[in-house]
Amino acid sequence: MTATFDRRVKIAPSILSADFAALGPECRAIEDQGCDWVHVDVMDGHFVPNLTIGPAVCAALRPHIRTVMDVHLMIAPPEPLVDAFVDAGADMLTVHAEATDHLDRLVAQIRERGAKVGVALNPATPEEAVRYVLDKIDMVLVMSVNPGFGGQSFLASQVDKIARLRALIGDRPVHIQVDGGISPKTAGQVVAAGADVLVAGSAVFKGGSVDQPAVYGDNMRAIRAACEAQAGAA
Ligand SMILES: O=C(CO)[C@H](O)[C@H](O)COP(=O)(O)O
Ligand SMILES: [Fe+2]
Repeated sequence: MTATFDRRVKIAPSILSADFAALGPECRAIEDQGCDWVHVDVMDGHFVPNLTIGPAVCAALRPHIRTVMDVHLMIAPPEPLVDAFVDAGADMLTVHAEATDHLDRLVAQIRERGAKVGVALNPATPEEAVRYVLDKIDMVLVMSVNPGFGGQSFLASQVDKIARLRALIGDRPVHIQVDGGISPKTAGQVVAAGADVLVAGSAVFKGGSVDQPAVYGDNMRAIRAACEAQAGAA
């Protein structure tokens, strides 16, 4: 992480759509092709109806990630596993507001361990849920699908939420990340509304592989071009 706040659009491919048998090479491939962060989806089969990876896999991936290891925890309760994910090398650790009764305490727990803190909001959770922790966090993650799976359709209802959240954040150095259904079709509108970190799984990995990594670069360039086109049209 850089010391200064970076407001440029950043692409964080979700390795949920990568080849799980080759996660290390996949992380190196997307970084070589120009991604900004690497997004790791942790699902517990309880908070969300899917089961993915844990701290041991994050620790194994750490040497393969030179940029930001961005860990999205979809687990309840998150508190008992915070230390394990920080020890595994998470630079940004994002917890769901819906997964805890004590968000302020959880934010402090993560910060005390030295990681950056993100708070995620499910599609039905209003932006007000983060109002009283905005001075203590580094990022708000707006879920633009119901969490649990890659490849779902973008929920357009979240665009207004992003704009309201940007107004609520004001001049604080807090990123807005959007996760779910981001593609060249949807990226421009979320950036125009105020998002600066775009998570994209299927839209980055589709058609490529570790043997054909240039496709990942093409897919990311298409997302960036859509954002620039929207900015130029505004
Ligand atoms: O957190 C997630 C799902 O809960 C994933 O990050 C997200 O779904 C990315 O996948 P896609 O871009 O294919 O929608
Ligand atoms: Fe995610």
